[in-house]
Amino acid sequence: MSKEADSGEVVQLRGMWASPAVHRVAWALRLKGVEEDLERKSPALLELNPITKQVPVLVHGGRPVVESLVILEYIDEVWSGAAGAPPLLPENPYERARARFLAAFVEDKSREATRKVFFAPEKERGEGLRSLEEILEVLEKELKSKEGEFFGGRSIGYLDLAVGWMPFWLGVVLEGVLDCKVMNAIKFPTFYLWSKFFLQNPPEEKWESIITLPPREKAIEYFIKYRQLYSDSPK
Ligand SMILES: N[C@@H](CCC(=O)N[C@@H](CS)C(=O)NCC(=O)O)C(=O)O
Repeated sequence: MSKEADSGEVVQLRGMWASPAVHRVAWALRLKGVEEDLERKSPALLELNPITKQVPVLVHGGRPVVESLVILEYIDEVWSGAAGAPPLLPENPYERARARFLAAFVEDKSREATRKVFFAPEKERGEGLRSLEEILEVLEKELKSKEGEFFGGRSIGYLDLAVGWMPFWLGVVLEGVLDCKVMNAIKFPTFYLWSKFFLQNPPEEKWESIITLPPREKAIEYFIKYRQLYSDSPK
């Protein structure tokens, strides 16, 4: 454990249960064996994150860290030797740059495309769906070039955590809410296999307590309401 973890500085994760960006951070903390106090209601969110006003916010020793991908890097640096966990980012600078680039690329492009599909009438979903397929194509190729079953090689790394929301949340918002399928085992076999490993990781004990997910039906209900609420002014 790092000094910070030993010194007992409180780690709090401000978030909400349905948010993929919040789960991404919770997964990273658990991989590092860091105990967090998941604070669901966040009355002080504006004070903690006055710039984007979004969750997740990681509060470590009273200081807020924002933006989930930035938080992953912070966790990796602060708890570098924690719980015997391997580093999240690759050690090789080139590989590190590539993981950062792909995480940022997928994050930007997939958020926009998912939103487009989610709020569009059925006949106008084509463009967004094509963008999502292009992203899955990029990830499929990247995984094929790897030695192990993960983007991080033999263990889960930064890029796995960055794109780890896709199997569950695309399933919920596109299949569950819209009845529209994107994750395709025939078109993207390597990515499909990766998603099974990521969510279930069979050889690893207690995996379900690390890569936790909200209940699927509850999430579908939440996003149906979300869609009704924001369909006039998508967030
Ligand atoms: N880029 C941000 C996105 C976070 C984000 O979209 N948070 C959503 C929940 S998933 C949120 O706080 N929404 C409330 C709002 O935008 O007011 C990150 O990765 O941390």
